[in-house]
Amino acid sequence: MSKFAFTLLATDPTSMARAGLWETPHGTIETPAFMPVGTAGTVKGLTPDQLAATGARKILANTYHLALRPGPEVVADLGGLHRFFDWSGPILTDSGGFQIFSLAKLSRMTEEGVTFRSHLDGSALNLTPEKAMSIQEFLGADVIMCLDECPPADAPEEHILRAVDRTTRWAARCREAHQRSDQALFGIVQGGTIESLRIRSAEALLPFDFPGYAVGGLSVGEPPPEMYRTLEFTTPVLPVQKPRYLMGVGRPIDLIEGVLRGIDLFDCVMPTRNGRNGMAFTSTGPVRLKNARHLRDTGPLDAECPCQACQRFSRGYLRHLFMCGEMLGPILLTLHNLTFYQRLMKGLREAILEGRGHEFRASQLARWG
Ligand SMILES: Nc1nc2cc3nc(NCCc4ccc(C(=O)O)cc4)[nH]c3cc2c(=O)[nH]1
Ligand SMILES: [Zn+2]
Repeated sequence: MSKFAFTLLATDPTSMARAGLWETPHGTIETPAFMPVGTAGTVKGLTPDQLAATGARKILANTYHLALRPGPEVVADLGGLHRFFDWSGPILTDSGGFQIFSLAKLSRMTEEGVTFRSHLDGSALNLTPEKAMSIQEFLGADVIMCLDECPPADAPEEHILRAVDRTTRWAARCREAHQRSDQALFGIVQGGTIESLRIRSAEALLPFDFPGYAVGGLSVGEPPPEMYRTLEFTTPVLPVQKPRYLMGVGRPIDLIEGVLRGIDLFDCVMPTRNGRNGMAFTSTGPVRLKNARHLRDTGPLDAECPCQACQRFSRGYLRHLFMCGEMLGPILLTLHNLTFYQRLMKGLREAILEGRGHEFRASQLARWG
């Protein structure tokens, strides 16, 4: 019996949406699921108990950040990521390639790997597929990602084709180098928003029989309708009975549109980063708490939300915290936004189990205005 068995419970007759159960060595995940981002080993501002209270079960950490600081061997000596975070649920690590291009300086890519300078101290480093596997094995996440090449959204087709084929060659090297049988290694499909290249990438990765597949190369600046269109011709090429993970996505509407197009797993910094900046997602649409209209607002941030920010405090108080730069503001809004995202995924799962995926989409859009 595989350590990572994925069981489909229902497929929505009105869309490509699926509801499932995904077993991992650190517990079973109900899909579709949203993974909060804990880049450097913490979901910023929250204790593990607060994070669990949002409904999150699985979290994402970043190889790039942890490899630079404190280093993979240190995390291993401290007991591995689950002990380090004190998180008993599943953890996924991204392989680092994407973060190098978005954060590091002077990054250069060759067939061997990526050389770059640390954004912390400028030291020269290089990341190869083999090193990305070794680092992620030291870190000890349940799900790890191949090292891939994610081109910018506006890259010419020739560049995207080269990135697809290099991603495939690197996937082979990752598959070869990966040792730990208690970790699931996911392949990452590239191809921009070009149907022939997406199919080329997905079909080249199928023979590796990865336990799950990620759709990379999106949420890099392309218009949302282009992302949705790309999913429509990409997910059907991926195995029905394996989890599909859309990287770096997204806004609440993107989660709904992604689920309706066959995606099971998501991660995004949006709920946590926007929360820290005073922007809340609510049942009736986004709320910018620093707006003067909330000065004397005695009501809850979101009347339908069970989280501490909504149950215990007024909008006026939350706004006050942000106006004073008090650390409790970002903490409470991070709690709220992650609770909102988890409740949205729960509602989606229930709608799929009842065969009303499109109706759920219409009802949410009507309320968000
Ligand atoms: N290995 C790998 N990792 C990826 C991570 C990604 N993350 C994104 N998008 C994140 C976009 C993003 C960035 C910032 C904010 C915010 O500040 O709110 C929101 C979304 N696209 C991504 C694509 C890849 C990819 O192909 N390969
Ligand atoms: Zn709330």
